[in-house]
Amino acid sequence: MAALAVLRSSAPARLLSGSFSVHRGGLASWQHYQSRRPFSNNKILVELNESTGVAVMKMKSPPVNSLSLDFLTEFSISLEKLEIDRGCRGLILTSAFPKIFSAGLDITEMCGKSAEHYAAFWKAVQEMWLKLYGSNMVTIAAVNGSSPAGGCLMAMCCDYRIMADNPKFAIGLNETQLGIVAPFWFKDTMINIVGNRVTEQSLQLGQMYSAPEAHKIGLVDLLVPEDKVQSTAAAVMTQWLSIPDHARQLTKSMMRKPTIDRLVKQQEADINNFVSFITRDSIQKSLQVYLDRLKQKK
Ligand SMILES: CCCCCCCCCCC/C=C/C(=O)SCCNC(=O)CCNC(=O)[C@H](O)C(C)(C)COP(=O)(O)OP(=O)(O)OC[C@H]1O[C@@H](n2cnc3c(N)ncnc32)[C@H](O)[C@@H]1OP(=O)(O)O
Repeated sequence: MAALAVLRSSAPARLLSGSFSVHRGGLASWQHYQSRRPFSNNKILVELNESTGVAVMKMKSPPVNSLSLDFLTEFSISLEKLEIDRGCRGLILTSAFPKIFSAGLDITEMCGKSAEHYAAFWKAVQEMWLKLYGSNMVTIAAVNGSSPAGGCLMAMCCDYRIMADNPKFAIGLNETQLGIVAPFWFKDTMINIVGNRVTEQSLQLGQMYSAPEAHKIGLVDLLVPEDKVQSTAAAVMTQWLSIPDHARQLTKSMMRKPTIDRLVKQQEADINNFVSFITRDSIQKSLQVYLDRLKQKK
């Protein structure tokens, strides 16, 4: 959080526009942030409304917005651009696809790859979490579909979660169902929202909650009809933006800094831990079985 606060206060918006090709139009128009990265297929669509200072970030990586290394890299770059843009005060995170917010970490990134690949992948997951959980912007997740594991983590990083009121949509940290373990910072993020007891049970069982259940335990803040998710997110954003930025940001930092610092202090160790865990034969087997089942379910 502190790092982001420094970025925000030291980088003028003019520099951002020059460096990253941000094109500004009239007051009522939407801005499109174009990524210059050669490997980017534009898995993330960002639209910043200059008049409201609110950006909508739509995840658009078919078929299910799984969080691949490329996706995570593009996500973090897009987020950083918004973070240092003084014209942007709020972010609505949502999916371009109906029914799926995000399928979580891309399982194929954790299967049959080299230790170097796993380390780079895990670093990208950490960076996504550090940037989103530590954002100075008001962040609202407009959860318009299912959101297991890493997808749930993304939503939990936001300040407020609005979910489509459809019992078929599910959200939760289901890692144990894959035979893997949610790391301590996933766990801490959940504890900060629903408390220790609910988190312990959820994590042990790898529990996925339907939208109404998630609302009941406080994992999501508001349920609205599917076609009202975006408009409600915009309305809630207006309320949050009525609070002076400096006071809200300091309060957010006060609440989240201890959780963030815990990972920052042991980022390398956490990567090593992940690599040695994921390269175990038994874990590779579990993930492969899970992936095969996913592919066979049709
Ligand atoms: C001692 C402690 C040490 C700790 C060290 C750390 C340990 C590791 C921690 C790792 C943390 C992991 C976090 C994760 O996020 S793991 C991913 C969990 N995600 C899931 O379980 C979701 C699985 N997917 C689904 O449930 C459904 O696909 C979904 C509900 C999202 C959508 O259903 P739908 O019916 O619409 O679509 P399909 O199931 O047909 O899927 C379409 C294709 O997409 C593929 N797919 C789906 N999800 C993933 C994924 N997460 N990764 C990769 N690919 C995915 C699916 O196989 C289909 O592919 P095909 O079209 O080729 O068949």
